[in-house]
Amino acid sequence: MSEQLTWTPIKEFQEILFTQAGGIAKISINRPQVHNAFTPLTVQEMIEAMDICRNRTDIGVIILTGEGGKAFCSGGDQSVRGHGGYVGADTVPRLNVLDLQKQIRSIPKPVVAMVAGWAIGGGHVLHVVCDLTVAADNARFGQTGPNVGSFDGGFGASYLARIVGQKKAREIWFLCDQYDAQEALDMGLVNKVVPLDKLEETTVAWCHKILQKSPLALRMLKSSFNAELDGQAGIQELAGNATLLYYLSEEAKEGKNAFLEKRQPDFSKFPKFP
Ligand SMILES: CC(C)(COP(=O)(O)OP(=O)(O)OC[C@H]1O[C@@H](n2cnc3c(N)ncnc32)[C@H](O)[C@@H]1OP(=O)(O)O)[C@@H](O)C(=O)NCCC(=O)NCCSC(=O)CCC(=O)c1ccccc1C(=O)O
Repeated sequence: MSEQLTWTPIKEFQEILFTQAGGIAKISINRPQVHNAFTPLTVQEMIEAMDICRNRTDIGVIILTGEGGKAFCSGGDQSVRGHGGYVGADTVPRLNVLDLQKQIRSIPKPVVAMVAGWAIGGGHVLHVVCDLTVAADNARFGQTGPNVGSFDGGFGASYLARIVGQKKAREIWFLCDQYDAQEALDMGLVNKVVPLDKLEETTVAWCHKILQKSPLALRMLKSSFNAELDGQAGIQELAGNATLLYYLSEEAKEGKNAFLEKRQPDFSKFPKFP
């Protein structure tokens, strides 16, 4: 059965497409003329779309991709790079892609990078921070920072090293070489490689599998994977999910109800599990 879907717009933006098919949302950078390089506006729009995905209870999984089939994303748009960051219409220089990276990491729903063509520079980091990456056979991966006067010492370095190992991560950054899809698969940088004409079909099939799973289990797992790496922020995320689960219990509701009913809570009926 073909998994090609009809995508319905969720909201109109200037530099991204934001669509939905059932429980899957798709955020697609729509600047193919520059291999989907991002400006502050592109990033701001992706942040808003991610936020909508977080708040919509009918959305269970998010695909991040780029339009055109030739690039996922080529990183920050060097033509708008100014003194201290990337400059948008308000003339303020920004590095707001770092906020987007944190958001992709902490949104309590799986984010799947669907990569055709270039995933380079800050665009490469975007796929790195996604939970899963499905790549087309024309995908090419790499960092360019030391060539163009930039670097990402956050997730772009440390999380990359967790994925491919310290030696390989240092090679990727120090040499700025490019790696094809098979090489990326071999180093564990992507989950699967498929022919370009099967990319969306395969990604959607993976998303449908994910949608059949328990959303709370997926949420707990994502924050558990993050907690091991993200220090206090990771623990906060995992603990927040524990609080969510606790709020769902009768035991927690007894505490709230007793307060509202101006009585002492009776926790005696709740078991002290071994
Ligand atoms: C991706 C390429 C290797 C593809 O090469 P090729 O197929 O030959 O295509 P081109 O002819 O080069 O490109 C076609 C067209 O697109 C334009 N373009 C491509 N990439 C960009 C870009 N990033 N910015 C602006 N324009 C771009 C290119 O100029 C062509 O236009 P024409 O008008 O047709 O000439 C190759 O294109 C390439 O190497 N691109 C640049 C990749 C790159 O260096 N990206 C930036 C890396 S730095 C970064 O992403 C910063 C990330 C970030 O924001 C950040 C993160 C953490 C901390 C700090 C920061 C920070 O903000 O600095």
